[in-house]
Amino acid sequence: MTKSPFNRRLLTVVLLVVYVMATWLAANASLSIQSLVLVAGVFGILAISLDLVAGMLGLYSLGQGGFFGIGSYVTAIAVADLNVSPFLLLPVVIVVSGLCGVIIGAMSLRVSGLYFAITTFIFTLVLTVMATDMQITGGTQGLLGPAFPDFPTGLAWLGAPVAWCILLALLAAAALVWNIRRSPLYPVLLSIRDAEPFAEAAGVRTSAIKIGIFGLSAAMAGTAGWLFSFLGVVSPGQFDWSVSLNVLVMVLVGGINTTLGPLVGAAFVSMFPAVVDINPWLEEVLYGALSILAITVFPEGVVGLIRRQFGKTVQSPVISEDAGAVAPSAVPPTRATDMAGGDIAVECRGIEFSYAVGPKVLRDVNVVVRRGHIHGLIGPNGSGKSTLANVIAGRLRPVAGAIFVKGQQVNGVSPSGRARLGLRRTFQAAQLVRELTTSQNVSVGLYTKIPGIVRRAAIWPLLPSGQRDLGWMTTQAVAALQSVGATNWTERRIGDVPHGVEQLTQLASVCVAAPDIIILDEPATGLSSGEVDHLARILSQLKAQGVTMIIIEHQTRFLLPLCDRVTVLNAGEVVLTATADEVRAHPIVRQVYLGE
Ligand SMILES: Nc1ncnc2c1ncn2[C@@H]1O[C@H](COP(=O)(O)OP(=O)(O)OP(=O)(O)O)[C@@H](O)[C@H]1O
Repeated sequence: MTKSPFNRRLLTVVLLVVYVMATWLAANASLSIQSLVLVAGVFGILAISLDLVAGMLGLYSLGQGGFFGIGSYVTAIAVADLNVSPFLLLPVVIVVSGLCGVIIGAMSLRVSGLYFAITTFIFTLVLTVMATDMQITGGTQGLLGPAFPDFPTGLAWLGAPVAWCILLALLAAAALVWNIRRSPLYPVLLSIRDAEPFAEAAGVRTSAIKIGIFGLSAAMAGTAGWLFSFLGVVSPGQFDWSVSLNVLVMVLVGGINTTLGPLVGAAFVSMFPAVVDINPWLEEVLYGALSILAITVFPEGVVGLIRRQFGKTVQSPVISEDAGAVAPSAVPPTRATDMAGGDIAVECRGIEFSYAVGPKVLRDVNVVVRRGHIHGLIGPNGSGKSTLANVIAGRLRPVAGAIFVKGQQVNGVSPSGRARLGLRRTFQAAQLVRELTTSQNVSVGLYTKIPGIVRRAAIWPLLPSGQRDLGWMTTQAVAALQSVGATNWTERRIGDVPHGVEQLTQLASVCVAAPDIIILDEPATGLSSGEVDHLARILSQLKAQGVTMIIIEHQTRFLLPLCDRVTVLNAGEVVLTATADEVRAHPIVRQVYLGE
């Protein structure tokens, strides 16, 4: 495993001591230093809120400035006009900004990448224009923010209460993301970011999680706005698009997808103008040059760079050439319970499918897969095998026909819903998270087995049940990897393992959930002959445990001996469904597919 060189406990204690001292100093410092530290603190929360979605989900939001503005204005207006206590207002601000995040997220998450960034950018732009034009927001001049309530007289020695409040909120925000990183939700979020089909196939409701996390990020940005309103004037210039962009620079400079990186970036960006006291034009040029340099030369940011410098290099385990050619000890216990739907595990009735562009890819496809069988799917390139697998797994919707899984019509059921029914799959091109270890990837397959992963993530390390569940998941993931023969690779990152181990990791991530039905799309592609034999043994063991399998494969010498039934597809049509011997003997198959 890539172990941190730091003693984590010691680091936590040191950071806490530094934190309390810094807070006390800030709360008792001169007004200019105080305002510098507090603005950096508020922007630290904002940067953490962006890193939550950009670092863990790959959603580069330019809407953080907008949510920040909502928090600031709601507080400034409500305290001034309605004379509401700021503390009573805080939950309102969290709910309002969080709801705005959920709405914007639900709308803009239909698109991704650049389009997502532009949609959220437009949201911030519209809010800035509205705040500039409306009377209630004070136009371009803005509004004077409320004063922060004083400490009781006995606690006056602590200094400025707003300083304690801001730095406490910063600590809470950092603790929240730290906890998420130590929960089983973290690999799930990274799998949504890097391999969404893999996450869906593991039963993760990816859209709901993305919208929920975006709402949480917006609520954090709104809270930063609430705090910011106590620091002086609230005006449109303080949350326009350039603020969103600056927050992104903070995250990138400090280190994306790290807990401390956004804080380091926020301190750098907020304090730079005060520390580098030169001609403003030169200062802008220097700031821009330093930011570009940092992002291009050290794309992992300051914290990532420090980690790389002090990180321990992991030695490759010494293994034989045939990475997977280790006899499987025991394939993880599969469910193989009585299935609804009687003897039939999967049925395709009259399936028709065509992509948005092009002719029909599947034509009146009828396939019946019996319970406990290995059902092969063969055919020449482009005959529609992967398309049919995607239709059965729910990634593609047929234009006509019906799919039944364990007797239940599943046409309207999402891929994650089908996974929850006990149907799991692997992909032709492995869909895994390269920066996670093999066992972390496999643990994503256990998502549906542990209740409340999302709900408990923010406080996971504090919960005794959290530690217990995490321990169980790790044990199961390692056992699943061992059972497929990838024992030597349990702590290696996917980016560092050979292709054969990737295939075994995919298989382990499926087996670990003890499914009833598995679809394997070209599992033997790229494997050495030893690994192919090893794979055949694993699949035979799974069959012995009652698991139904649909296997797409070009290597008929590997596939046919395993199969109970084989369907031959050609140009989107079923040519024949028969036993392996009948398929081998069929004249068309012999001529076209077996090359005889
Ligand atoms: N996303 C897509 N958009 C449009 N056409 C597609 C898309 N994916 C596949 N096709 C087309 O659909 C047909 C069936 O493709 P599919 O990948 O299902 O075949 P296959 O039998 O799995 O092929 P292979 O053995 O090479 O993987 C092909 O003509 C292919 O070009």
